Amino acid sequence: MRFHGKKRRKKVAKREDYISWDEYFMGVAMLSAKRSKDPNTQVGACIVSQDHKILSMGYNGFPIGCSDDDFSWDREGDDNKYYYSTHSELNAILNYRGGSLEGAVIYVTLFPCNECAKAIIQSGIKEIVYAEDKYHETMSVITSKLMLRSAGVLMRQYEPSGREVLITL
Ligand SMILES: O=c1[nH]c(=O)n([C@H]2C[C@H](O)[C@@H](COP(=O)(O)O)O2)cc1CO
Ligand SMILES: [Zn+2]
Repeated sequence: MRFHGKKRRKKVAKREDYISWDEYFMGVAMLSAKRSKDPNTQVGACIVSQDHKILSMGYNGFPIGCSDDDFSWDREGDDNKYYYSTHSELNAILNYRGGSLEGAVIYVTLFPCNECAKAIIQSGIKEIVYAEDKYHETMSVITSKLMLRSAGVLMRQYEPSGREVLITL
């Protein structure tokens, strides 16, 4: 091959074991989930543009100003976490301050509930890539899927590659 008229020497070959886009974005969602203080379920989300740029991230937690030390992570009773926690998907949508999410993709470690589905649809996100779907039998997820399908949002389950990435923090 020629380069500026001169014969070009052979290039160094690229690395072959780099992570895929899916692994990268689901990996970021999984890392975000590690910030969650929910003792039962930690969820992470990563919103990506159509040209593979990360736009926003989120995890499930209490709203700004509502301390994890004051509000309850209980699952039952009058004072339970379901009143207080903001879901990872909604946090990721609200954390985005750059304008429109039209046409974006959301990677999320757990299938979105019906409330998050509404926010996803209304924000213009067009595809969901999810890892777990452990609440698939609940009305929250059944109605979520009904709305997402009706709105034309693509849903695709992440296929775990089994690749392990060691990060020493
Ligand atoms: O889409 C979701 N996104 C999300 O962030 N969550 C959060 C809310 C709660 O903090 C936690 C679920 O708790 P639990 O599994 O104990 O019901 O996960 C829950 C869902 C439900 O699918
Ligand atoms: Zn939700």
